Amino acid sequence: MIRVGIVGGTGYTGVELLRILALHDEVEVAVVTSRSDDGMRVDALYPNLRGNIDVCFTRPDVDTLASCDVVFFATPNGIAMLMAEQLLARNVKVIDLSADFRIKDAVDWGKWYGMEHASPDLIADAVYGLPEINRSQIANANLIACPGCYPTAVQLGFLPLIEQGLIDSRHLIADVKSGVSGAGRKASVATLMSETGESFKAYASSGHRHLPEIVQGLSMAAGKQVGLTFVPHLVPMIRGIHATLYAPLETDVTAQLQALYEQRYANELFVDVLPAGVHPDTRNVRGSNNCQIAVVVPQGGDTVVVLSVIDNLVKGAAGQAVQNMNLMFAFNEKQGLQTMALYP
Ligand SMILES: NC(=O)C1=CN([C@@H]2O[C@H](COP(=O)(O)OP(=O)(O)OC[C@H]3O[C@@H](n4cnc5c(N)ncnc54)[C@H](OP(=O)(O)O)[C@@H]3O)[C@@H](O)[C@H]2O)C=CC1
Ligand SMILES: CC(=O)N[C@@H](CCC(=O)OP(=O)(O)O)C(=O)O
Repeated sequence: MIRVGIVGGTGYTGVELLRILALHDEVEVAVVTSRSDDGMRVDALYPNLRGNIDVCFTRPDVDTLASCDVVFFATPNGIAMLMAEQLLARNVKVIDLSADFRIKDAVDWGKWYGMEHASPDLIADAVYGLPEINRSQIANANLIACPGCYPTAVQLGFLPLIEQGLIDSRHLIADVKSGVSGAGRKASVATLMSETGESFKAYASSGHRHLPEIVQGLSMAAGKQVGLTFVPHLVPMIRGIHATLYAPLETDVTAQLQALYEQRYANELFVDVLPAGVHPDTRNVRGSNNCQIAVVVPQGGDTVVVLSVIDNLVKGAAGQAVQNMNLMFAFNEKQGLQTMALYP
């Protein structure tokens, strides 16, 4: 058994970590932090955890967290970078769900995230926690930068085409929809049901902070700089991301695309290439760590369309973070993650 700490246990990704880790055979959830609910039993705030999580929230404190083997940061951007170095120095592995260590260029990170990076020297040590491209590096890492929710759906969708050089990677388009839990649990007018229900809109169309992260990942896979237009949308559902991806085909490979996707992900436990003609649906991954993908070339044209769905809180955050932990500690990669989507 390893001892696990969670910084930010009251938020949506924090409670999702708790839901997954409560049923994980190899871990004891030892420390869960919250500044606002310090002292309260975790299962009093989240009664769905009763009988499975037996700790109280404590304030985030390096000495308490240092008693753990691994600490997850489920905190807003800018927090993990203040504490990671001290924990790593005390032999605690760190898995950051926020964006602090995702972008390799600290100056670029500062531009997109609106603050100066507090631990720029650590960025090079962080492994980008997308197991489908970095499995062996993750296994040897002490610091993981978990991908963002949009970047997970978009990169998994484009990767097979990019890696094989089948598309004009200067002209990628990602039209992506997210449920409102992507914005976190903190109260805001924009995520009130009366603001989001019965309506649907794009946001950050001139440049969302996930753009540099997706471009960085896809450019590494392509071996050259890719060009991407990324427009996120907020849709009136709680969980789920649906990415509709477009790219110009360089050659007519339509007949081989289904097999290409099936082969690329044949050994991936959490990427499911759907049979030809089936459309992915966010409800079929809700609560699970799966990414479901379909690939199609409409009307035999020269534009390939990829449809990629995940649950933003699971494969887009907490599930992927636990998948990374399983790899880092040589546990079964599926441990704790074998939940199927609820239906309906
Ligand atoms: N929601 C999603 O779908 C996804 C989120 N992420 C990322 O994961 C991280 C967490 O997101 P989410 O769970 O939605 O956020 P929430 O806003 O729901 O929760 C944030 C948590 O962090 C704690 N917190 C806030 N400020 C601090 C601080 N200064 N020091 C320590 N703890 C703090 C809060 O508790 P308290 O204030 O009581 O201490 C709370 O528990 C973010 O970086 C987000 O970008 C990544 C992928 C998907
Ligand atoms: C629907 C919604 O608001 N989504 C969030 C993205 C979520 C996220 O977690 O982004 P980071 O981890 O990079 O902060 C947003 O667009 O800000």
